[in-house]
Amino acid sequence: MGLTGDTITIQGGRPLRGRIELKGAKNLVTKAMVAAILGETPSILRDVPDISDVRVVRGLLDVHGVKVTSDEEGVLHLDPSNVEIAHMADIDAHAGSSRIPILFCGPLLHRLGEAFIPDLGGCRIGDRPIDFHLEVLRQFGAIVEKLPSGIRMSAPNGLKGTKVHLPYPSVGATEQVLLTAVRADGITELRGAAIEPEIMDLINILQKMGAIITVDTDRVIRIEGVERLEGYSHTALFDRNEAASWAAAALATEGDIFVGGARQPEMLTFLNVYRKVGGKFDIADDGIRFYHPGTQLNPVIIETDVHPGFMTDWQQPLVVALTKAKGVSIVHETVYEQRFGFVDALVEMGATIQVHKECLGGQACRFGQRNFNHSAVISGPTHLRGADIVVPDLRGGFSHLIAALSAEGTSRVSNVGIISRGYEKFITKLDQLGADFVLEG
Ligand SMILES: CC(=O)N[C@H]1[C@@H](OP(=O)(O)OP(=O)(O)OC[C@H]2O[C@@H](n3ccc(=O)[nH]c3=O)[C@H](O)[C@@H]2O)O[C@H](CO)[C@@H](O)[C@@H]1O
Ligand SMILES: C=C(OP(=O)(O)O)C(=O)O
Repeated sequence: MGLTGDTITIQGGRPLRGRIELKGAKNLVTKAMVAAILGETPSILRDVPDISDVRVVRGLLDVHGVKVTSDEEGVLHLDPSNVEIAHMADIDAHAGSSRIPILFCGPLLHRLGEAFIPDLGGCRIGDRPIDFHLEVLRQFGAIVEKLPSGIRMSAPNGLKGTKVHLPYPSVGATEQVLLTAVRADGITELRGAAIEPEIMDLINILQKMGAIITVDTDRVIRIEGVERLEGYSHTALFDRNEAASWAAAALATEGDIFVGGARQPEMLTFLNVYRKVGGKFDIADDGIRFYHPGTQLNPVIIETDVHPGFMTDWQQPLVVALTKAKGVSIVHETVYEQRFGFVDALVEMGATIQVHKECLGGQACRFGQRNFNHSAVISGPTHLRGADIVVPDLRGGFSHLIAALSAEGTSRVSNVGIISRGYEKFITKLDQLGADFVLEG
């Protein structure tokens, strides 16, 4: 969306009611766009959301010689025929807020023999190192040079299949392996892989392109490198993180939202927790209806985890609903070490939330005893009051929006532009759902 103003004034207290439609997942679409570099022929991607992360990747592809066109809403044509002759000037200007540039490495090394990656963006919810990515690329045979302005890579002897064991099932590092191994010489065996639905959909795309990828049990993925890949034609998996966000919004505002395009299989874990909180849902062929039960919500204990666990990106919006539940809820964040910055604003609005350095849960966690506020205790029910809030990150921003929508009185929420990284036309959707707000600027 084109947000002219970056601030929205919200009059809270109106339940969100109505229907919205999802498009493809931010966490798949951007990677699918990168995969198009690997094809010898053009690709077509459908259900592409109009979000800023997609625009950033489009800009990067343009710099690398991939011609991206769209003659129909939500459909991208990606033509990589000119990648070999592309230059890399101005790449920094296009890096924007996204973390995707690091995933260009494998495809560019295959096509050009070198790659330059600017500093990465993405939400500041932890340190977010890229050590697994660099180590994996070195294992394939890349030479990695760190420069003040970014990272330069080359592969003078090509890339060769390898055995990789990730220390943690990182989504990005798993995608790095996939996007590199499909055209590497020989077989790659990846252990400790992430298996999020968006990764499975990326595998679907790569298979359409001609790749040979086997997904085994116990987080093992085997890839047989091939010499040539073609373009793909694909409809992206729906955005389950956006679906979970609107589901949380329905609970927090005592509303009723039909999320068109949401599907049960990718949301099983979320739906179980939603039901435990007391949220109601009806699963239909074309989406899921999420609604408040009309009675008191229940507290829950959640530990975020890699798939098939409770996704970290669902946590922030759900915490707002938990401020309305009767009793004590606990959220142990085990994926990112600093994902509770957003609760300060909720506390200012009247929520009772304490964050702790201890692991409040049985899940093995990398952050215990390391001075990170990564567990939250939410006591409710509390009534939120309107406040002036500055949005810190994507999901934290959405949670601030729904806190303001559920609060008594007026809130002024600024820096909302960041929300358009991952939520297509969210202002239009808020309007469709009957929210009472004014956009400044
Ligand atoms: C664009 C995209 O798809 N973003 C998603 C992706 O982010 P992203 O791919 O960046 O997340 P990862 O799964 O890689 O990160 C998980 C954990 O591994 C750590 N790590 C990761 C890489 C590395 O080289 N070294 C390292 O230590 C991270 O700091 C983090 O603590 O998966 C996350 C976890 O499901 C989601 O929250 C993000 O929405
Ligand atoms: C953390 C997120 O995204 P990114 O990895 O793109 O910063 C998110 O989508 O919540």
